[in-house]
Amino acid sequence: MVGDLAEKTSVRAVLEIRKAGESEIRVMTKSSTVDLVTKTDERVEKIIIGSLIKEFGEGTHCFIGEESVAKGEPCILTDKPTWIIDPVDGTTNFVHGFPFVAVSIAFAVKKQLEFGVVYSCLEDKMYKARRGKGAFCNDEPIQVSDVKDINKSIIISEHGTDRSPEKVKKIFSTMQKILCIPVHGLRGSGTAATNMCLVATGAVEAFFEIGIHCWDIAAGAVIVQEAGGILLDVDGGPFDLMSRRMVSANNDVIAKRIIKEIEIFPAARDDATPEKK
Ligand SMILES: Nc1ncnc2c1ncn2[C@@H]1O[C@H](CO)[C@@H](O)[C@H]1OP(=O)(O)O
Ligand SMILES: [Mg+2]
Repeated sequence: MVGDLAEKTSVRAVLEIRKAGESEIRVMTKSSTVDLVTKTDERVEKIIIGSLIKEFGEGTHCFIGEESVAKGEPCILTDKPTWIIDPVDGTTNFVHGFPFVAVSIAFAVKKQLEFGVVYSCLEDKMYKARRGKGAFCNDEPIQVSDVKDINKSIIISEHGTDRSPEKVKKIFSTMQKILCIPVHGLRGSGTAATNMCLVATGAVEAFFEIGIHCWDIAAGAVIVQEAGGILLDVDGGPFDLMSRRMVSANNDVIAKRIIKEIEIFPAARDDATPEKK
């Protein structure tokens, strides 16, 4: 029921994004000149949250949405049933017409992710997974790759929106080290949600990033795990959805090899108090 609703809601969101993509896109900025947001992000998030509230009634479920948090709503994951939403993941791609843009909707209860839908709008691929029930792309089961040899892998990472020279240096130093292991290639689609689905389908072996937010990866986290993959913190510890850092991989051999090369830099937790952000 929750899953059907998430799917139905993602379809509505995708139609809205496609329609908006055909007309002129008004771009605004958030934390910096490269952190973009559009009226579509805001409208689609309202549509998604509005249709979920209509279904479940006001006050029964919590919502963590990228644009609501940007406007000051809290970003705390509690035990209550909670929807974690990125209305347009890959906003920069959307603005530029780079063809990877996804809607990401996840559902958690007691802080455990139960369900995730990532709808890659322009490829027309709906990825979905429910805890314990497998992962699917357009209703076909998907599985991570079985590669264990890092030299035969493709790895995804992104450089994010923070352009402070020290951080950029660490990000590119990590990428350089991984490239020179050597791996078959480095990639990045510009959307974390889609990157995780590429791990889940076996197109790449791993995706890691520091700086992502819970709404970028919540749905993808269920999809990767249900496709047989694993999630870890960038220091090799357990994955923490609110920590803004993650390695998703097909298996722990690949994950641990990548982790050896990651130069960690600080990112304030999603659930940090405002003074700590
Ligand atoms: N500060 C940040 N640093 C790194 N990645 C970020 C980020 N904020 C958002 N992202 C997300 O990470 C991917 C690219 O790095 C995108 O999925 C982007 O989501 P967005 O398009 O919804 O903002
Ligand atoms: Mg996002």
